[in-house]
Amino acid sequence: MTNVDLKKIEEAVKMILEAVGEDPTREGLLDTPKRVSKMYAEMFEGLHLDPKEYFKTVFNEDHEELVLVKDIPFYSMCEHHLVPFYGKAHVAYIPRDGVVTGLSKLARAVETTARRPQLQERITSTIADDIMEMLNPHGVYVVIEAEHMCMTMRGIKKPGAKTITAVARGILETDQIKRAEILSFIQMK
Ligand SMILES: Nc1nc2c(ncn2[C@@H]2O[C@H](COP(=O)(O)OP(=O)(O)OP(=O)(O)O)[C@@H](O)[C@H]2O)c(=O)[nH]1
Ligand SMILES: [Zn+2]
Repeated sequence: MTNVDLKKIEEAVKMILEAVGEDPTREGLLDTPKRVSKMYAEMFEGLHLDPKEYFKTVFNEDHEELVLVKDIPFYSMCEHHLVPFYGKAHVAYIPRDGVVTGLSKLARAVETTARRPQLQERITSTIADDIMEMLNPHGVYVVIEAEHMCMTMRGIKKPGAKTITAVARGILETDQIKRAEILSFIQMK
């Protein structure tokens, strides 16, 4: 959080409150700019972290078969409206040459990548590309399902509408049978 200008966020929040017709000096709002600045520092901390770093934790294990961590919850902020979108990420890869990473590192990469002003597509492809670059696996398949508050509480107002994005890399780009198997595991309760 060292690179975040908390004072600037506080000033900006005060200005927004004034601009919408609120009184930022009334008791209930006095600490709001400070709270929001700390919240933004947390929600955007991924801007100051490199998710690729997590994949430097690797183990040598002779497993050139599927690894899937599914139902990883995440919260992100739509870069168009700065309102949340949230859902679940499913991350699958097929290791090569005995290079496997810690399971929690897949979830950490999802969290860090999500904690930026984002597009769902970009979160999906960033995770897939980072795994390809760092672990050099046979293939990667990342699937994300999310609900966007900018489509729920404003604008088109369609609560319940879900967006699915999927990115395949390596052999999973062409191996439809393997992709179908991964999707069936994702759907399993
Ligand atoms: N592709 C993509 N679009 C997104 C994402 N999050 C929000 N959007 C869309 O970004 C678009 C921005 O469209 P604009 O027309 O510039 O903004 P707007 O007038 O507020 O759009 P409406 O939401 O249709 O009212 C909207 O269609 C949003 O639904 C995302 O993760 N990926
Ligand atoms: Zn939006």
